[in-house]
Amino acid sequence: MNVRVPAKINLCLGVGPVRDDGYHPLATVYQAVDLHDEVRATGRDDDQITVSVHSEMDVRSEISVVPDGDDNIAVKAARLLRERTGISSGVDLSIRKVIPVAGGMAGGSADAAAALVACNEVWGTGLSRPALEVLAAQLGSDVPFLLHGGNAVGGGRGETVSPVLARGSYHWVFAMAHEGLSTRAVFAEFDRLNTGAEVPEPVVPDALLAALRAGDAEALGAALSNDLTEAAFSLRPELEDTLSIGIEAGALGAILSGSGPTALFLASDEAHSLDIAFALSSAAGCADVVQSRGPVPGARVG
Ligand SMILES: C[C@@](CO)(OP(=O)(O)O)[C@H](O)COP(=O)(O)OP(=O)(O)OC[C@H]1O[C@@H](n2ccc(N)nc2=O)[C@H](O)[C@@H]1O
Ligand SMILES: Nc1ncnc2c1ncn2[C@@H]1O[C@H](COP(=O)(O)OP(=O)(O)O)[C@@H](O)[C@H]1O
Repeated sequence: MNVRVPAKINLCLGVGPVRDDGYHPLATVYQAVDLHDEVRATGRDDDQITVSVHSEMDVRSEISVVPDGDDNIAVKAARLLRERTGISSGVDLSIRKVIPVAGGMAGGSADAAAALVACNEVWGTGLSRPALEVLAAQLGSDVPFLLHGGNAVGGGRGETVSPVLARGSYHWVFAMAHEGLSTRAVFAEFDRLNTGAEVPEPVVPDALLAALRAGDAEALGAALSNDLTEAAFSLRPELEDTLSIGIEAGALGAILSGSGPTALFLASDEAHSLDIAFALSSAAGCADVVQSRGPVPGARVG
């Protein structure tokens, strides 16, 4: 059973004051993009759950290592499904990793969403999508969106997902960094930088929703926003140069994806996206440049 699952970007990421449970309230618009991991699940005769990871990515630091044991979030997803359905079957999971690790594109969350869908099929546990979404929220803030796909507003700590009226297909360029960034560390830096300040409750900007409703790429580019930018720049100053290079190359908008360090650039069409990709390819902080489209569906068998 093979499941393809997309990466996500945040078209806006509003971050509120830290909650008592350590999480931050978010007001975000997710978009699933055409950059996919694949998770293959093969049933076993015993109750073992194993995982193997296949990737051609450069691993430069601990944060970019994908665990190949119980710490892998796909394994956690399989265990959670088994626990909640009371079955005792095992499975071999094989992950083909394309989404950058610790890149702010929810690669781990994507694998967790895919593992839920794949194991639900292989084990015949028959959980509905809404039931899988409940499990997804326990695995991570952005796992429910990876089941959903398309465009969606994210609330709560990111786990509540509601559809958004949207038109159009967008051309994106992603600049991948040499080393990943820890989501937890970026939120901690956000808190440090806001010590003593009154952080307002986050909202999704009306201009962004209007741009999506109209399918207006230029207006969308102007409305992109990310409250974690300053915190990510503070931990990785060179990211500011990467964004500037894309803006100078004429991008309609440029922001970091989630907690970074992947940078996103919106282009008006294929040729424009090639120009931006070319300009970024020689940037010192840029390990890889990828052209992509969004929105695309969430985790699907196939
Ligand atoms: C920031 C976002 C934006 O979409 O994306 P990434 O940059 O990770 O891709 C997500 O909210 C990340 O979601 P996810 O990666 O599932 O995070 P989780 O496992 O739930 O949380 C990891 C850690 O991030 C911090 N965290 C996460 C979400 C949130 N709303 N507030 C937080 O403070 C907490 O310190 C938490 O321990
Ligand atoms: N299947 C997985 N794929 C990627 N990372 C994983 C996976 N399982 C666990 N991890 C751990 O989760 C961390 C965050 O990964 P990821 O979801 O790629 O980043 P982000 O939260 O920035 O989108 C990584 O540092 C890695 O150690």
